[in-house]
Amino acid sequence: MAYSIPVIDLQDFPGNMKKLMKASEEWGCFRIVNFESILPKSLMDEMRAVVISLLELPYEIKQRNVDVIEGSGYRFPDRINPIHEGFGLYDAASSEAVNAFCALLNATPQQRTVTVREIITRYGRAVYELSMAIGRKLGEGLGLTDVSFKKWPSQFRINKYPFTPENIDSDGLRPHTDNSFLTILQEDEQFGGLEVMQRSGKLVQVEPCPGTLIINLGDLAQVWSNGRFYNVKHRVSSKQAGIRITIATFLLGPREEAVEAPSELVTSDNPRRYVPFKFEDYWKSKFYKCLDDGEALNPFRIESAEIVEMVVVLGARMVKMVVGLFDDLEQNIHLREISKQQSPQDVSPELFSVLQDVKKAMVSFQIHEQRRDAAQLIEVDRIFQVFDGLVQKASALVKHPDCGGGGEIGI
Ligand SMILES: O=C(O)CCC(=O)C(=O)O
Ligand SMILES: [Fe+2]
Repeated sequence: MAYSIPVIDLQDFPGNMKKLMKASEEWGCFRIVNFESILPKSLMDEMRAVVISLLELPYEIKQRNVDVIEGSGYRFPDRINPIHEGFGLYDAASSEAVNAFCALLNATPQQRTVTVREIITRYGRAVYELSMAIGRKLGEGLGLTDVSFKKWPSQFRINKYPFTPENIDSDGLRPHTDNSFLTILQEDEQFGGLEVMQRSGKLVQVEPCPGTLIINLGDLAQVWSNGRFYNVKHRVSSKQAGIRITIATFLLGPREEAVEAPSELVTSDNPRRYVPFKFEDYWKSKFYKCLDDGEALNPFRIESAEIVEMVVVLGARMVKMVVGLFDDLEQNIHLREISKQQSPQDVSPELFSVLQDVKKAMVSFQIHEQRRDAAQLIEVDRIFQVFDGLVQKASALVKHPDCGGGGEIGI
């Protein structure tokens, strides 16, 4: 078997614990073996057959697999990921969600549909149990005893990549980190194409290894471990003509509770790196702004949150000061015009409102510039300059390039 990434034997613990920690910190991904007591190979094969049959459904039926959360449903190849098609099933361990998914795709004869439902249900539960077991081991490796991810839902993404001689070396999925805590990937047994980037920056090709599974650690693992676990950047690239099919199961963040590192992992040597956040806020930020490479975490970095807060506080103070200096304002029309401006989609409303206030203060300042004492003006000008620098820094942290509105596919 060709192993290019670390291999973890799930039956050999604590023997494999050191290896698991090293793989999680340096690679953010590893292959697991000896998990059949939870997810038998026969069930993996059955699920693969089901997935192939779903992908053969007509387009009109497939598109009934609508989003339950943003980006969770059917995806047809698009401008961003032109050689990728996918189904999604949010909350894959729940039989209600599986039933709803199957009912929408109810295009096959009754007998077959029942079998499909049963196999997806069994696979969803087994793979969820596996993610709980791996999550527990990751917690133990960090010295935590009673870790549970039970309230963290999971999601399937069924990926199909039609690789042809014409698209060799093109991206099936562009480089990204996963939105998950961890992802369990059942590879195509024949066609490779997955490439992972080690923390050191080295790019490694992952060859198929039938009967094993790949685990990728996502953005939430980086946050939850307070920076210890690496959210692996990866992509799928076309290497050889053929239909490549993979099944990814993502362990997502909790619905209600905040995502945050347990207090035991926050020390004076390693202070908290991210403010606690709702998974939903992170998910929307990632999906709507097409942030692939862990950048969706930027607004939640403690450092970013502090800068944005500083800008807001300083901006408010500055406005007060300048308006106080020039209280005989005669340019209300200008100010009203500024108030009417709409926040662009890619700028946070909070930051935009501060920018509007500062703009108003600038207008007041400019109009009265002639009338005031020069020394006072120089001081105000200096403050504006400092503030401008801060705003630029904060904008770079919370504002993101437009990606054409499509959103990322591969979670
Ligand atoms: O298909 C693969 O090998 C990887 C899939 C993936 O990265 C994803 O769905 O996020
Ligand atoms: Fe991925």
